Order: sequence, then C-alpha cells, then structure tokens
Amino acid sequence: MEEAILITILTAMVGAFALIGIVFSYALPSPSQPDKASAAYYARLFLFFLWLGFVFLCLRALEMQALHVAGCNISFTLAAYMVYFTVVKRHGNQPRPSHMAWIIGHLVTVQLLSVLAFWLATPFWFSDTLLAISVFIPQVLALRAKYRSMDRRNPGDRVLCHLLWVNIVVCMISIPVYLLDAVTSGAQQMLLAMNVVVILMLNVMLGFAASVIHSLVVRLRKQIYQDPLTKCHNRHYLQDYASTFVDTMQVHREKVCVLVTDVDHFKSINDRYGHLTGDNALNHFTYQLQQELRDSDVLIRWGGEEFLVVLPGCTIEDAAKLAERLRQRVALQPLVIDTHSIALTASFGLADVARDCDLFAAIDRADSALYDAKSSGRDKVVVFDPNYRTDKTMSMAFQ
Ligand SMILES: Nc1nc2c(ncn2[C@@H]2O[C@H](COP(=O)(O)OP(=O)(O)OP(=O)(O)O)[C@@H](O)[C@H]2O)c(=O)[nH]1
Repeated sequence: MEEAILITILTAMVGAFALIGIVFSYALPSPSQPDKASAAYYARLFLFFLWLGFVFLCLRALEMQALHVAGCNISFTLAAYMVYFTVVKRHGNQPRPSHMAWIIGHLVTVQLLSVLAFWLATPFWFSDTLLAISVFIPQVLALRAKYRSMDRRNPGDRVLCHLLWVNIVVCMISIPVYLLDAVTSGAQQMLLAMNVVVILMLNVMLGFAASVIHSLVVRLRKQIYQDPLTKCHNRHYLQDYASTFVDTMQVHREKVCVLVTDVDHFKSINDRYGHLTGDNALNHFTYQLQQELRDSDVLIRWGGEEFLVVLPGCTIEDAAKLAERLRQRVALQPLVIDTHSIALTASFGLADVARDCDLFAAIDRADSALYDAKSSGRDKVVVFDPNYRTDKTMSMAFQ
C-alpha cells in the first residue's frame, strides 16, 4: 500500500516535470523551416515517452510484471529515438529510409525479447541488460547525427552535444546499479529511476533550448546589423562595432580612412525603370564595390543609395587610389537587365580619421567632400583637405 502511494506521488511528480518541459517547449521560438520546427514536437514526445517508461518501470515494484514488461523497454527505447529525431530535425534533415527500417526492426525486436523474457520468467538482469543496450543505440545515433550536422562555432549546439554525452553517461552508470542489485528495495529503485529520468529530461530540454535560443540570437544579430536589400552592414553595425574598432586602430596609431559614396541620379533610374530595377541597381552597385574592397574594409549602407566604406590601415593617398578604381569600375560596368543596359556612375567623398577628429567627424568631412563631388559635376572622387578647408567649396578634387 505504501509503495502504491509512493508510486502515485513519484509518477505525478515526473509527469508534472514532463508537462513543464512540454509547456516550456511551446515558449521557445519556432524556426521558420517546417522540418526544423518539428524538432520541438519530437522533444515533447521524448518527455512523454520517458514519463510513460517511468510509469511502467514503477509497476515492477507493484508486482504487475505483465504490464511492466509490456511497456517499460519499448517506452524508454522510443524516448531515446525521440532524442535522435529531435537532433536530426533540429538541423532540418530527414532520417534516411534505411534508418527508419532499422528503427522499426529494433523496436519490434525489443518488444519480442521483453515478452519472451517474461514468458520464460528470466531474471530481471536480462530485461535490464536489454534495456541498457536498447537505449544506448539511439543515443549514440543521436550523438552521431549531432556531430555530423552541428555548427561547431555555435555554443548552443556544443551545449546540446555535451548534454547528450551526459545522458549516455547517466544511463551507463545507473543501469549497472540495478544490475548489481546495489539498490534492493522497491522504493530505492523508484527514487533512483526518478532521478535518472529527471536528469535526462532536463538535459535534453536544456540542450534543445540552448541550441534553439542561440540560433535565434545569431539570426537576430544578423538582422540587426545587416541591410536586408544589399546584405551589407547597416548603421547599427557602425554604431556598435565599427566605431569601437576605429578607436582601437587610433590607439595603435593605425591610419583609417572613410569613404562616402552615392549613386548619381539614382532617382531617375527609379522613375524610368521602376523601383524593382532601382533595387537591382543598388545590388549591382554594392557588388561592384565589394569586388574591389579588401576583407578588412567595412561596407555600410548609410541610407538610401548612399554607402560608407571604412578603410582600416589605409593612408589617404591609397584610399584615394582605391576610390578612383571604384569610380571607374562602377562607370565601366553597366547594369544589364534583359536587353537594357543601364549606365551607372557614382560620386565619392573621402576623409581620414585624423588626430583632431573621430570616426563620426571624419564621416561628416567625407560627406561634405561628397557634396562637393556632386555639385562639381558628379562621377568624381573628392578628398577632404583639412589644411585648406574653410567651407564646402575648398575640397580638393581628385580628378
Ligand atoms: N529602388 C530603391 N530606391 C531607393 C531606395 N532607397 C532610396 N531610394 C531612392 O533613391 C532616390 C534618391 O534620390 P536623390 O536623393 O534625389 O538622389 P539622386 O537622384 O541619386 O541624385 P544625386 O544624388 O544628386 O545624384 C529617391 O528617389 C529614393 O526613393 C531603395 O532601397 N530602393
């Protein structure tokens, strides 16, 4: 009678834990790709089957052997396979058909052997060993799938991987405890089983959450700092990263230049060919810039059809040569759409981050040099000259 009460309390506690995990999984952000999104569904099934396996396990202490045998091994094995499916789906993959055939064969074999063991009245160690082998296989498969698809730079993925290892170790430690009869009373066995089940649930759910949340943070960070049209950086990137980076360059007395560029008469492209072609022209323009820039140069969409390039480790003379190459490249590479060839030109304003001005002041200077390039005919590079400059008209025309 006392054991029946204990079992009721423990199954209710494990059930509540599984339920919390299931509710928690609904709060996790769902990936847009349906295959990836279905990973959460398998994680929930894992919690359910683990709880079910625990209920069947407890029935052993109540001398309900037939039910215990019928459900215990198959539920735990199914739970372990749900971890495998969670990992596979998390990466947007499909289990191979050959794997599915193997999984079904495995489940049928486990069930047949369990029933056979009950029928032949084999001792408990036989079904416990069967359970150990049975849950070990899917967990190793899950770990293998994880190692194959994981992004090793993603800490969330690494956490999930480590926690899958912890699960294997916990199973490998706990099963010999049963086999060696280290815990003898039914109550001890149930408490041990509860601890193991709760650790497994926690590990999988925490690992899964870490992986999902980290992917989301990476996606958000990309969206925050990336211009959706041209895929180059946006103003947020400049404010949060580039300015600190330039400060560090200045501390190390490295030269930094800024180049502001703007497509000439862009409004007329929009008006003549439509906004979509205007968008294509912007992509074409950034592509041409990127072809000439180094990996260390930072290309930022400053707004509309205006772009900013931060050029670290570059003297004003080298930056002026680069700007001239960019200007020529843009002018020589028209945008071709169907049979139309749309000629593009751009104007460039250049300034260096000097001792007396920080990055934003330099951008201001480059911007006013750009204004000069525009007002003096466009398709030009103008370098801001701090020695002579008193107003906008005194910028030095590079050409
Ligand atoms: N297609 C498209 N157009 C944009 C985008 N952002 C800004 N524009 C357009 O860019 C045009 C900019 O026009 P203006 O500021 O007059 O400049 P402009 O015609 O290039 O003239 P100048 O700069 O003086 O040579 C406006 O018509 C904006 O609507 C965009 O993302 N896509």
